[in-house]
Amino acid sequence: MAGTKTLLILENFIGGKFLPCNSYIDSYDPSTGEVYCRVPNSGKAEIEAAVEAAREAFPGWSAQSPQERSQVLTRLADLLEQSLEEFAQAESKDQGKTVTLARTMDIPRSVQNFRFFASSILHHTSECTQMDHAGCLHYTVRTPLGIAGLISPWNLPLYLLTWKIAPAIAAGNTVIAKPSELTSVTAWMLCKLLHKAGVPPGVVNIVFGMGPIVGEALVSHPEVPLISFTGSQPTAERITQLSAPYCKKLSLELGGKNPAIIFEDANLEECIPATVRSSFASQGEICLCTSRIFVQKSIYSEFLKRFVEATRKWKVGIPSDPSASMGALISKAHLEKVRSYVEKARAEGAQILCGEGVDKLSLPPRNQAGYFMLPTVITDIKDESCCMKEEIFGPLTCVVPFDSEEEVIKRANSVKYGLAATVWSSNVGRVHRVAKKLQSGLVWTNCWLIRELNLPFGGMKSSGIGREGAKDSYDFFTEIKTITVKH
Ligand SMILES: NC(=O)C1=CN([C@@H]2O[C@H](COP(=O)(O)OP(=O)(O)OC[C@H]3O[C@@H](n4cnc5c(N)ncnc54)[C@H](O)[C@@H]3O)[C@@H](O)[C@H]2O)C=CC1
Ligand SMILES: N/C(=C\C=C\C(=O)O)C(=O)O
Repeated sequence: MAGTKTLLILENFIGGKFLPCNSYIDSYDPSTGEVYCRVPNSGKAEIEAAVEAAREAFPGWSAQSPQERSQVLTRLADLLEQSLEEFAQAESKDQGKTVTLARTMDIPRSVQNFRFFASSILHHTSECTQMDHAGCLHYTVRTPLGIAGLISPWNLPLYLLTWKIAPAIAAGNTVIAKPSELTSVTAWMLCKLLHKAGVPPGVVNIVFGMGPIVGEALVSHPEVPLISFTGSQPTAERITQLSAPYCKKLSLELGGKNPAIIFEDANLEECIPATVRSSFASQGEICLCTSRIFVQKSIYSEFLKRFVEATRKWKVGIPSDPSASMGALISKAHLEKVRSYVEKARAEGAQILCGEGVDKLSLPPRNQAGYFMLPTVITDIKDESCCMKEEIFGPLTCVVPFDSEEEVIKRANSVKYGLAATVWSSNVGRVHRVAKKLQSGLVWTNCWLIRELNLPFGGMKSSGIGREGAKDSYDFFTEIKTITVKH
């Protein structure tokens, strides 16, 4: 507990009301290591209450026209946008990322999520075919499933939560959302906007708490027919097991071990800053971050020198510092996990070129107990090393040389993940050829993290099941039916 300091106390939001809980979890400010907030430690009873509220709200909400629901989502986007700065400050304090990033990426994208699905829900069409010889007309209709269970992680708290809530309610479902217990504040703040935006009570219910307790209660509830989850693979496995007896519809958005492939004809002026950003943005805690950089041998030394120089300029600072490029990691446990990978690499004989254990971190005294780490570049490391195979989810990236196109594709594809790859080359033919052969749900060429929300987002192999985006989210959050009319 934080002594005499006033703690922020969150409440569950069920049936349009804020409700206290019997038990609470401490939540830490990653930049100081101090408890600053208490999050409801909900369980089965809270899920039962949320299911009841969501069940009651469903007939009315699903009967509204897409136009009516679209207007509500647009109002919510406007209200969130009006409070952008307040949300950005809160997200940064709760998550540890810089306020600059929260202000320019997390919250604007959360606004965009509501605005985007408010628009896209108006543009879906259904299929129709005729069978003249049989005198039949066949067509499809899509209907919402009922109560959607949404489970989101701590790395992009409001960004990923709204990426689920917006399409789910736009399609006419009611929802029960469970944000990460580590980053619940902006979800709680969002609840305060719902009534004003015209979201009827029970349409959006937010229940806070621990994954293995309240998360499992949500996943196991027989009246929740679909679960959209973003997080780790072990949790996805557990959710799959719990859902199996009910044949629930699942969307699983998991991790990555994303390669950047840099050919000798790449424009290094653009590639180097973009690859520093793709490795270390948001402390490397984005599932799309680069963690394996393959550089063609002829430019390897030059790339490495310039990449390390650019990384050293990437300032780690307190989240409110406008000159900081990186803030604090999410938790002490996560910081220790990421650091342990640097130690493993060192023990294997790899070279740590900058960052952890090499350079000195300078922070104001109050923040010394925060979960900070310098961006770290590792080289002379084997493809078989755990640093080159496992998702680390922190500011640590490995740089290795390659000879040929064929070789690098094989090496890039040699991990269990397949989420996001980046290819840098000025040869258009090569860019298309390599992109097609990479086992990756997303490939960015000569850029990183430019998102087109209309198109499918998601991973191959252990990076997940399902895709999200305009049509894909609509398909996921609705059930299709074929109707045949004999005339
Ligand atoms: N999209 C991604 O790729 C993400 C990957 N991760 C990876 O996962 C690692 C661990 O992070 P965690 O926060 O522990 O991820 P996690 O998978 O445990 O947590 C994600 C969400 O699932 C919930 N959850 C946990 N256990 C659950 C269960 N048994 N049933 C239902 N819900 C459950 C959590 O409370 C949270 O809301 C990270 O270091 C990173 O490697 C984490 C966040 C996002
Ligand atoms: N799922 C994640 C990122 C998604 C980004 C996007 O939709 O633009 C993640 O980091 O977990």
